[in-house]
Amino acid sequence: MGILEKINSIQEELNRTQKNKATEYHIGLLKGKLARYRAQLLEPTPGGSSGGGQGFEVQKSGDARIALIGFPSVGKSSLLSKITKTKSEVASYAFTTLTSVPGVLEYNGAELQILDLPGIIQGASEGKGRGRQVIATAKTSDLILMILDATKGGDQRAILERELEAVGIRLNKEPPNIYFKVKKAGGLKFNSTAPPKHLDEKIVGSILRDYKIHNAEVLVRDENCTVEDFIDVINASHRSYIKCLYAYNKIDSVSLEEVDRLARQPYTVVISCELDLGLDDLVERIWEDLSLLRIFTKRRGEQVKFDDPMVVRSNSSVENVCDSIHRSIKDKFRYALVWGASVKYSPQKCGLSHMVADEDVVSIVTK
Ligand SMILES: Nc1nc2c(ncn2[C@@H]2O[C@H](COP(=O)(O)OP(=O)(O)OP(=O)(O)O)[C@@H](O)[C@H]2O)c(=O)[nH]1
Ligand SMILES: [K+]
Ligand SMILES: [Mg+2]
Repeated sequence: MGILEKINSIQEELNRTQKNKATEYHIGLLKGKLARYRAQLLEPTPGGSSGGGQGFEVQKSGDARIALIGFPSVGKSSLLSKITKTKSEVASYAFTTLTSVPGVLEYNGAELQILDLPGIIQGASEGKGRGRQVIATAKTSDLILMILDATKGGDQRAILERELEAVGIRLNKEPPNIYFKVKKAGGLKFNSTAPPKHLDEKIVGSILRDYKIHNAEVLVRDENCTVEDFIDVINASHRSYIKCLYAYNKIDSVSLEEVDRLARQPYTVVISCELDLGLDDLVERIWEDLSLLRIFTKRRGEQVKFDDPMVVRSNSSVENVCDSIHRSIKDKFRYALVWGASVKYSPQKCGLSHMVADEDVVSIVTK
C-alpha cells in the first residue's frame, strides 16, 4: 500500500469510529499514525522530486512575508494589484494565476512582501492541482491572508483550514506547552504539572511505541493539552505555527446583513477589491498581526532619522537590533542607550538582553 492509500484508510477508519470514552484511546493511536504518514509524505524522496514541492519558491525579501491563500477566483490577484504596485493577471476563470507573484507593500517604513499564489482546491494537501507547492510556500510566510468569497457561503473556511492542517500548519495557535525529549535509555518518564484532562501515560506510551520511540521524557505543562497537541510535539519539525487573517472579498455583491455576519467571525475583515472597500483596514490589520517593531537607531552626535525606522520582529532584544545593523557590531558592544516605551528612564543604559519596544530609539555604544 502506498502512503496515500494508508492515509486514506486511516482517515476512513477515523470517520467510521464513533467518538466516546471507549474509543478515545484507539482514536488517539490512529491520529498518531496519520500524522506519521503525513510527515513521510512531506519528506523529500531521495533523488526524486521533493514531496513538499519547492516549485515556484520566490526569494524572501523585505521585513515579512504574507501569503495569499484561497480557492480559485476569490480575488487574490485583484487584491495584490490593489495594495501593491505589482500587477497580477485578473480574470473571471479559475486558475488564472499559475505561479507565485510577489509584490511589495510599503507600510509604516516597513517593506512587506505579499505573495499572490494559485488558487487551491479541496485535496490540495495530497497534491491536487498545484496545492502542495502553494501550501509549502504558505508554510514559509509570517502571516497567511486567507481570501474568501463573500458570495459563496458554505464551509470554504473550514475546508482550507483542513488542507493547511494536513501539512502541519497550525493557524492562530501557540505551540503546545509540553516538554518532550527523546532519550537513549530509561524508558518513558511521564510527568505533568497538573493532571492532564485529555492525556495519560498509557496513550502517550502507545503513540510513542508506534513511532519506535521507547525512551523519552514527557512533561505536560498545561492540563488542557490534547492527544493532537502531543502528536504535534512529536512531529515538531513538521509543524509551523502561523498567524492567519481571514478576508471576505466581494462584499459589494452580498446583503448588508451578510456582511455584518461575516465581519463578526474571529480574525476576520471584510473587503471589496472592486469598490475599494475595507482595504485600508485590511492593511492596518496585517500590520498589527505581524507585530513588527520599528526601531530608530541613533549614531553618536547625529539626529535620529524618524522617517527611516529599522524593522525587527516582536520579542526582539538589543542583541537582535545589533544583528540587524551589522553582524560584527556585537563584538565591539559596550552598552546601548535606549529612549522609549521599553525603559523607565530615557535614555537608559541597557545590555544585549534588554527587550525593545515599538518606536524605541537605540544608540549602540561600542568599544
Ligand atoms: N464583485 C466583485 N468581483 C471581484 C472582486 N474582486 C475580484 N473580483 C472578480 O473576481 C474574479 C477573479 O478575480 P482574481 O483576482 O483573478 O481571482 P484569483 O483569486 O486571483 O483567481 P485565481 O488566480 O484564478 O485563483 C475576477 O472576475 C474579478 O474581477 C470584488 O471585490 N467584487
Ligand atoms: K481568476
Ligand atoms: Mg490569481
